Amino acid sequence: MNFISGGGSSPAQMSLIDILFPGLSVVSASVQQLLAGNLDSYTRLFCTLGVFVLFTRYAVRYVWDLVRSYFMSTLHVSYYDEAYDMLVDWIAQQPFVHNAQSLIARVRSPQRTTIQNQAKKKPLTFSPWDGSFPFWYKGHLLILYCMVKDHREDIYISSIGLYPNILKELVEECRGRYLNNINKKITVFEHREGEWKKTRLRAIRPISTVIMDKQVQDDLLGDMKDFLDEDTQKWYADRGIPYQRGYLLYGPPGTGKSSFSLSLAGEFELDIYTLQLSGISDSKLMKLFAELPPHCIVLLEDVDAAGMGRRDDADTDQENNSGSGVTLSGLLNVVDGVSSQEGRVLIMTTNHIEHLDEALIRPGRADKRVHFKLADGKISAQLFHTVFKQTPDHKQAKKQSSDETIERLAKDFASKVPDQIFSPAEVLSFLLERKNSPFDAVTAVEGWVAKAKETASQLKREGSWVQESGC
Ligand SMILES: Nc1ncnc2c1ncn2[C@@H]1O[C@H](COP(=O)(O)OP(=O)(O)OP(=O)(O)O)[C@@H](O)[C@H]1O
Repeated sequence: MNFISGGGSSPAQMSLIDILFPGLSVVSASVQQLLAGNLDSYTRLFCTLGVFVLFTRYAVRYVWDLVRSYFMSTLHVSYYDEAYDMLVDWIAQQPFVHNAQSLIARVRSPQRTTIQNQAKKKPLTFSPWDGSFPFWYKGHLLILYCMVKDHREDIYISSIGLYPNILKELVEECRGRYLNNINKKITVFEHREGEWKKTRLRAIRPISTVIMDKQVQDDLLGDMKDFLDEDTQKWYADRGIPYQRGYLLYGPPGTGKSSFSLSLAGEFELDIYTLQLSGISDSKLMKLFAELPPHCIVLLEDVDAAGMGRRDDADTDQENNSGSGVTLSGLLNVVDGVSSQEGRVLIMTTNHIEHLDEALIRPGRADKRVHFKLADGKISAQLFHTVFKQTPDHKQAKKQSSDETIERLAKDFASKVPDQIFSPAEVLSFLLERKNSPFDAVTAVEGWVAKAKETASQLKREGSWVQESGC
C-alpha cells in the first residue's frame, strides 16, 4: 500500500501517516512541491531543512534502537513491582539526580518528626522523571530511562555490552539497601487500578500490645507458626490439600481486629495485602488473588460491608454484571484459593458475623473464628498498664509512679469502667488524653462514663424521634 502517492494525501491517509511517522505527511507534501520546482528560494530552503531534520530524527532513532538491541543490555522495571520502589529509593540518593533537568518531587515520611524540628517535616526527595539520564556506576556508564504513561512511570536501565551483570549487581545493591530500610517494618500493599502497589511501611507493633484473651492469642499464633513451618507445606502437598489458611476476626468496631492482623504480619515477617471489596469486580478480585506472592497475609476488611449478605437474603448472590462489586460466588472462588499462591493466609474481618453467609465462613475458608470483644475489667486494666507502664526509654517525665501504684490504680480504674459498653479503642483514647497522669485518669473516669452514657441515650432518643417522625 502506498500512503505517500500522488500530489496530496486524503485526510484518512494523512492521519494514518501522522500516527505512524509524526510530521512525515507535511514534509512529503513539501518534497513533492520541491521536486516539481515551483517554489521560491525561501520555501525551498525551508523544505530542505525540514527534510533534513526529519531524516536526522528518524536516522538517530533507528541507529539508537540498533545500538541498544545489538550492543547494550537493558533491565526493565514495572511501576507495580516492588523492584520499582527499590530502584527509586536508591536513585533518589544518587548525585546524578542533582543534574537531571526533568525531576519529580515526592514527600517521603521521615523516620521521626517532632513539632520542634520543622526542618525535617515533610522532607522532599527528587528523582529523575520522564527522560533519559546517563550516570556512572562502578566504572560503567549506565543510562536510566523513565517512561511516563498514564501518570505512572516504568524504568529501564541500559548498560553497554551484551552481559547485563552490572545491571543485576545494581538491582541487588538497591534490594539490600531497601531491605535494610524496611527492617522491623511491615510492607502494606493495596490495590491500585487493579494491581497491587506498596503503599505504606508500618513499624511492627508487638503482638503483646494487642489486648485480647491470652489463650486465644496463643492458639492463633501457634496455628500460624505451624502452618508456616517448612514441613507443613510438604505435608499439605502430599495429601493434595491446598496449602492455604483462613481466619475470621469478628466483633464491634475498635476492638483490635486490624491491629491484630498487622501485628500478626509483623510477628511472622510477612507482607500484608489489604483489600476493600466494595468497588471491585469478580474478575478484578480473581486477578488480584492470582498475583499474590507465596507466603503473605491477605486482609479482607469488613467483608459484610461489600453487599454480600446471606444467600437466603433476597437477591444477594445475583451476578453483578455491571462489574462494580464482588458477588458471593466470586468471593468464594478466590477464598477457595483456585487462583492463589501457596502459603497464603487470608484474614477476613467483620463487625457483623450474623450478616455473613455460612458458606463464606465455614471451616476450610475460615479455619478459625476469633471474637474480639468490648472492654471488660481485664481489658481496661491492661490498657491502663499499656499507657502508664514504666519503660526505660520513656520515663514519665514529671511524676514517677511505682509498679505497685500503677497496679493499684489500674484495678481502681477498671472497676469504674462498666463491662461490655466501651470498645478498647474508646478506653485507649480516654487514657491517651491523660497519659501524663494515671491519677487524673482514675479521677476523671467516672465523669467520662456518665457523660458517654448520657450522649448514648441522647443519640438513641434522637434516633427514635427521627424514626417516629419519618424524617
Ligand atoms: N484489643 C485491643 N488492644 C489494644 N489496642 C486496641 C485494641 N482494640 C483497639 N485498639 C486500639 O484502637 C484502635 C482501633 O483498633 P482497630 O482498628 O484494630 O479496631 P478494629 O476492630 O479493626 O476496628 P474496625 O472494625 O472499625 O475496623 C487502634 O489504634 C488500636 O491501637
